[in-house]
Amino acid sequence: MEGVDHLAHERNKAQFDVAVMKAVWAGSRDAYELFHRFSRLVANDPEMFIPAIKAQATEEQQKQWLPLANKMKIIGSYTQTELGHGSNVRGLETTATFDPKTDEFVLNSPTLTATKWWPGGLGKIATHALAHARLIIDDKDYGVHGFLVQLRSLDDHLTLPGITIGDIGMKYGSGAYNTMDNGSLIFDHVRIPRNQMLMRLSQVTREGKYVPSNVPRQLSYGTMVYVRQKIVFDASIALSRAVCISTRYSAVRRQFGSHNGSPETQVIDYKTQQARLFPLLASAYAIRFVSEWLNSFYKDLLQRLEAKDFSTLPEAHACTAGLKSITTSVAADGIEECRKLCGGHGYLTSSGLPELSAVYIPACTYEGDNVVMLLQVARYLMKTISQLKSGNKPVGTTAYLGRAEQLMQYHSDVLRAEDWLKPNVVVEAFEARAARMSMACAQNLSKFNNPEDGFQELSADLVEAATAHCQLIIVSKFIEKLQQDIPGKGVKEQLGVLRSIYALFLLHKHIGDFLSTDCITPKQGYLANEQLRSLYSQVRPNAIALVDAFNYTDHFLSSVLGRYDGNVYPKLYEEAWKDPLNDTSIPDGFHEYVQPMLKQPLHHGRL
Ligand SMILES: CCCCCCCCCCCCCCCCCCCC(=O)SCCNC(=O)CCNC(=O)[C@H](O)C(C)(C)COP(=O)(O)OP(=O)(O)OC[C@H]1O[C@@H](n2cnc3c(N)ncnc32)[C@H](O)[C@@H]1OP(=O)(O)O
Ligand SMILES: Cc1cc2nc3c(=O)[nH]c(=O)nc-3n(C[C@H](O)[C@H](O)[C@H](O)COP(=O)(O)OP(=O)(O)OC[C@H]3O[C@@H](n4cnc5c(N)ncnc54)[C@H](O)[C@@H]3O)c2cc1C
Repeated sequence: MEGVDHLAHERNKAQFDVAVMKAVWAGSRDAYELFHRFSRLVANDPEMFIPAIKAQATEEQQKQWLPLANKMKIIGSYTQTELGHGSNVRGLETTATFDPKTDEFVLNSPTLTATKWWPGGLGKIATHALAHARLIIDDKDYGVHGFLVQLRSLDDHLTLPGITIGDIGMKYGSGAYNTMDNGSLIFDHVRIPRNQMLMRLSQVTREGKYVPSNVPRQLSYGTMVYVRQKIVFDASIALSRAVCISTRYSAVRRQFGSHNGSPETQVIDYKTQQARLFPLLASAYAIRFVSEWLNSFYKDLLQRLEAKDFSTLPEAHACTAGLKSITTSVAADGIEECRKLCGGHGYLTSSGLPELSAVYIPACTYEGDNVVMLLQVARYLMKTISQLKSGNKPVGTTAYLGRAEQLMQYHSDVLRAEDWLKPNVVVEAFEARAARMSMACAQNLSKFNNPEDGFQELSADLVEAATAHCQLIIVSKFIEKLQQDIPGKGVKEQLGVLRSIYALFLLHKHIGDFLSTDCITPKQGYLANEQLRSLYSQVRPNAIALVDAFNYTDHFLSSVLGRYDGNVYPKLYEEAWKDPLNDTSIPDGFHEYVQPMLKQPLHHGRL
């Protein structure tokens, strides 16, 4: 019935202050503010074009271009990836050749694979590209740099001479990502003034002299680092949306279990449903808190860079790359799991889940393929370990590697299931697992004469070690979050339950790592799983309140299964009747194609 809260009985079970939990979830960033930025991003991508100008342009160039971009007088596309190269930025083929006679760069796409391919906004709407091209001076290749290139007339939006642009076509499913005009671009000797090379980091003089950057060349990758840390926040939103839908529906849906006319069982009360759903609920909170930490770490990096302090740049790269990889994989897989948790109705477009999945899953690829990103983390871990011998004391997220010797002797002292509720017990186990996996890789790498050959040969193990490292970061940041002063009845206790679920679910899922590195015994692994089951029972009465705390409107969720009032069945039916197919009783084509078959005379008793 309209106006009735079919989930009121669930909301009344909450054992914590939901208003405070809403504030904890919203944290320091207004999700809706970012949503509006994101929705503008899906239509365009000022989220990259503008930061890239800020990161790579001189003050003078910023004064010229930022006002135009901020006021949407020009629409920019971050144009880096090509048909032949995406992950390997240093392999990009587009060229920008300096012509000293005219003080210009000539942009050209020398091969088909040099075609720019995928950049958002490029296909139909962007008027300008921040094009990444190989700087060529006097036949010498100085590597990939950024160039501002006008693509279309600001009068009639037609493409300019030498510019061939198109949309790359439909993408995965009918998802909303098809509202994004990811495009292709071929340059045919397009001339731009020398001052349209972004010259904050390195310069080309009027005489054609290359002035190399006096800061780490990787700062030219800064925009990718910026977006990766935002993508971690986005992962918490995408996953929490799916978890909200599937949790509310799991409380509404009843199946089996009726005795003597009693109501059937709510599927949220099945232990298998809880074992699939509650770790995702915990993961949404875990990713949110690590995204808050990562954002503050990134802001600290920016301040340091202003002061030419590059000390945390390697760690910032490793953390943004690794956490982007882990959190987008968890979110993408989690959204699909949430669809399955909703049974058949989860496959309906009106559930909101197919669309959410179709739009979200490229996050595992864009801004850095997730495996390539974890390999970057692995490089950082191996380098950190190699420097231990020279007395280098790791700090920050790799500080535990400074205690590697001690961690190699670690054995969990868990005796009872409840011992796994102690944060220090959990962190020690995760540190030991991560340290032993990385140390084992380093040990194996040392057997190779050529470190690069070794890295390639061991890359699958290195990815697993990098994953263990990133999961340790997320567990640690969840624990640190709860060391903060969090007011409100029952709020910290509930977050503590979610923190333990997150950690023990990971331990259970990766039990092979913990056993093969001899960090814990099978019995201790068994006790962790026992504790996990008990934790699910503690979350159960709070599940609806915990997803209410995401504070998403029905409009934002756009899901008949995830409605706040739980009034699912009437709305499912109502939504179905909006389908144009139901405008008529007899479907188009029936009379032409189906009826003749039905009217066919029987021959010898057979059609
Ligand atoms: C309520 C609802 C709210 C809604 C919320 C919305 C939130 C906001 C929106 C968030 C969502 C955003 C949506 C985005 C939309 C799509 C956008 C997609 C755009 C793109 O995809 S742009 C193109 C991205 N492309 C890539 O990522 C390419 C990946 N490849 C690379 O980065 C590099 O090629 C790679 C792999 C790092 C290798 O680089 P290379 O130069 O070859 O370096 P080496 O591996 O040799 O390493 C050498 C050395 O450099 C260090 N290094 C490498 N990269 C960096 C870096 N970035 N920073 C610092 N240091 C770096 C590396 O560690 C090595 O160091 P050593 O010490 O070992 O020498
Ligand atoms: C929706 C969407 C939006 C995008 N928007 C933009 C944009 O706005 N601007 C832009 O410039 N680009 C954009 N891109 C491109 C995107 O950044 C690239 O697709 C991404 O960086 C992955 O690179 P790739 O396609 O070359 O993948 P590849 O690197 O070709 O990956 C293919 C396979 O090779 C593996 N692989 C690659 N290298 C290694 C290695 N060294 N070791 C082990 N395995 C390896 C990968 O793990 C993967 O399994 C977008 C892409 C998508 C899907």
